[in-house]
Amino acid sequence: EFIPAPFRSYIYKALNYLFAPLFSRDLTLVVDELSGMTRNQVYDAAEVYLRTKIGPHTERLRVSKAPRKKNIGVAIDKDEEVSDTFDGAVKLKWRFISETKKGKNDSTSERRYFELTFRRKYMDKVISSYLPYVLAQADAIKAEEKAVKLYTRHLWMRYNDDDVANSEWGSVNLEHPSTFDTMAMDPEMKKMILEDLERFVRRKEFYKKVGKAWKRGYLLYGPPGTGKSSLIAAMANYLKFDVYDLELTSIYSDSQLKKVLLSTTNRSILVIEDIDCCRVDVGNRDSDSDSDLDSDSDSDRSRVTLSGLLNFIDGLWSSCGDERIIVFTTNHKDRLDPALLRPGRMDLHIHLSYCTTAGYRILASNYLGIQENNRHRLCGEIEGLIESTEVTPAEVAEELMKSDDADVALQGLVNLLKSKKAESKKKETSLPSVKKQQRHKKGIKKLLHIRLPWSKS
Ligand SMILES: Nc1ncnc2c1ncn2[C@@H]1O[C@H](COP(=O)(O)OP(=O)(O)OP(=O)(O)O)[C@@H](O)[C@H]1O
Ligand SMILES: [Mg+2]
Repeated sequence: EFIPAPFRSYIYKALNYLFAPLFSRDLTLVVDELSGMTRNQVYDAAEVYLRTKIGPHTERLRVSKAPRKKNIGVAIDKDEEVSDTFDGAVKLKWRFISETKKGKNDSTSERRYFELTFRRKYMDKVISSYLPYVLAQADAIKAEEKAVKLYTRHLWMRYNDDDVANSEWGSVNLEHPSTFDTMAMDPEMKKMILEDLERFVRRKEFYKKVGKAWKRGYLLYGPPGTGKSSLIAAMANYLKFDVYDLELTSIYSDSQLKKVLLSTTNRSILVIEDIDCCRVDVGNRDSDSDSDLDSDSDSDRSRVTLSGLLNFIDGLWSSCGDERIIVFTTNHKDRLDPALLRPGRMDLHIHLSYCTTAGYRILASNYLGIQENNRHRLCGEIEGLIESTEVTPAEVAEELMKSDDADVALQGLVNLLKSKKAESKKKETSLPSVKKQQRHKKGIKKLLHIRLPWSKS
């Protein structure tokens, strides 16, 4: 206020002159992959955007193609440059840089960033028009590509099918074919879930207005093989949200958990499978000793972890998360900490259960093309049996897959249902055998029919 305006601008110019390197009329912006602990959206956008800008002068490219993606992915390699022009006059150069640092005990950390260089005088234009343009372009490109990703994390190894390297999560494309159309479940429930999801994504302003974090929590429960993991994949495919599969057993401290959570992106689904037994060592989970899960000290520990985890996530997301969905799955709702079931904790409890007639019809249509107007002679019998037997959609699907010939497949299903019925008559009291249950116990990763390099045998 004390200095007249022309003077101010003079001083500014003088300072500028003194401090700007004499020869450089250029300015370089550094776009780091991470900003603090969260991902830098400008970086992510640049990565996507630059794929469309690779020109004749680029000498090294990274190429990749994921199994079900149509396109071959191309990205610039370390130290490569890409040029761009904006608004006719502004010439820009992007350079991708990746530096590896050796840390303590053999850990390596990598810093990845872009350098964006242009004439100094365009500074304002670049910041206020060009970068927003890059962000918007990237969004449009991503929407076009529509490959949903599955992120899994592991401490020491990283695996990327793709150009996007992420320091906390390894990613593969989520290639699970499950959609709401292929889900065998009660049509009413399906509709309800779809509407809930729709409402959720529509309600940005609402969440803002009431001052709540824009997130939604689902608890999926039911016996193994009833479609919990499939439903998650269906949700992801429907919303085009990425999936983060959080294995609590691989997390050893709060600060690490925080880091891991902060490195997830918006518009994503955070999945914690089998929360009733997530404290059990992963390696042992497939053993048959399912019966004595709850030794006191252990269940205490898991309780603290889960409730604490929820509070933690709530806090975190209310400050830096948008369009987040969190999904817990369990086979045993009764074993959960009541604190988790309290109203307001999980927005929706979804019970996935044994196959019903409606479910069977969907499966028969998907697997054998059987519709209402070309019913098979065995359908009547099967529907009768299904209503009176506890058979999971997974078991039904397995039978239907055994042959292309509807006669053979459906006869197989009849046999299965009959033997199940006889079995359950024999031992009225017994639960479905543990062995059978365990067969499906691999969570969403198994659904992908892939083996991640770090997954235990
Ligand atoms: N409701 C369903 N609709 C269609 N297919 C299903 C359904 N439930 C199960 N399946 C089939 O069975 C397979 C296993 O199901 P899924 O892994 O989704 O079960 P889950 O409930 O997650 O089991 P778990 O509790 O063992 O994790 C799926 O790949 C799918 O082919
Ligand atoms: Mg599952």
